[in-house]
Amino acid sequence: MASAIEIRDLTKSYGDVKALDGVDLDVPEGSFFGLLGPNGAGKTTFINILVGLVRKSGGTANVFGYDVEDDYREARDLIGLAPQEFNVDKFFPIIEILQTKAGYHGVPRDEARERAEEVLKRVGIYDKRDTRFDWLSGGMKRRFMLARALITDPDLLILDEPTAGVDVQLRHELWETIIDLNDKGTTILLTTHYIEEAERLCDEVAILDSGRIIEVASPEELMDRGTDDIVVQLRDAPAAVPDFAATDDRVESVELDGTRLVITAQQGGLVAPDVVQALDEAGHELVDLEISRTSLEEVFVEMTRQGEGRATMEVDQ
Ligand SMILES: Nc1ncnc2c1ncn2[C@@H]1O[C@H](COP(=O)(O)OP(=O)(O)OP(=O)(O)O)[C@@H](O)[C@H]1O
Repeated sequence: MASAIEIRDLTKSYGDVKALDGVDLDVPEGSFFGLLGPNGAGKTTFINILVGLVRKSGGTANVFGYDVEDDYREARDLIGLAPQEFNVDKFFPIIEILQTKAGYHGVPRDEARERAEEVLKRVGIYDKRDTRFDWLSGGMKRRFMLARALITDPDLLILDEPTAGVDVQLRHELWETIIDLNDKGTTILLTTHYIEEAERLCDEVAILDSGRIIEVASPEELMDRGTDDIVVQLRDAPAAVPDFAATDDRVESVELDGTRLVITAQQGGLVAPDVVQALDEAGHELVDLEISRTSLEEVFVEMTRQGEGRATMEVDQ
């Protein structure tokens, strides 16, 4: 599949700080791609290079085949960016902000009005079209940032923490809008601190740490690398249970405490039926069984820890 974003040996230094230290990355066209990393990993620098706000120190960055510096105009016209900060002319009615932006990208005036109305409807704030930006609620401001990113009908939508600080309901509404865009073919690059967001939305995630990509995989693949706990409640406390670790490579440990048996294993969902069968054959009666899956957050923290323990990702409550 063709690449929406193709990055080779990308570097960016701010004095002695290497914000990006040789990044290689391909984001396939049409994908929903997550860029995860602890604070200071280089995510914003990466995005800012793509949209021409920061000049790279070395390497290449292409968007749909256009070099982000040499073919800046072409590349920029294909990207819609919803940044984390509200960098908006706050005194203007929001529909005017959208029309001006469309005009800046070469959209004729009448069509600009139509498009502005359409994107405001799409994000659910059409009735606020004549309101100044600074009079919108926090949630409406987030919706507006998405509308502004969509006004040029971009092929690549970059969302930098699109749901930061919004309530659960709005987060879910924004997700639906974004999923719908992706279904219709828009490539999405998302950075997020909400692990649930990455798990729910992304086909693939890249983990960036200290300016380097340390992994590219699907959320499921990453979660499979962690271990799950199979927690079994037995009717009677046995003297011993079958030696699961000896017979199954995926099992890492077995702990028996009275009637409670905890088996820690990779791919717990696949190991559990074998455990049930072995216990049954050994004559133990099961009262309850629960699998607590490793979370993407645990895998992420483990991967980015490297002695510093500074990875901070939030779990959606
Ligand atoms: N204009 C700048 N001048 C100097 N250093 C900078 C500048 N912008 C970013 N940095 C440094 O580059 C590194 C990467 O920063 P960046 O903002 O890209 O990280 P991030 O992954 O977006 O972090 P966060 O999740 O906190 O937003 C950090 O060490 C940061 O201090």
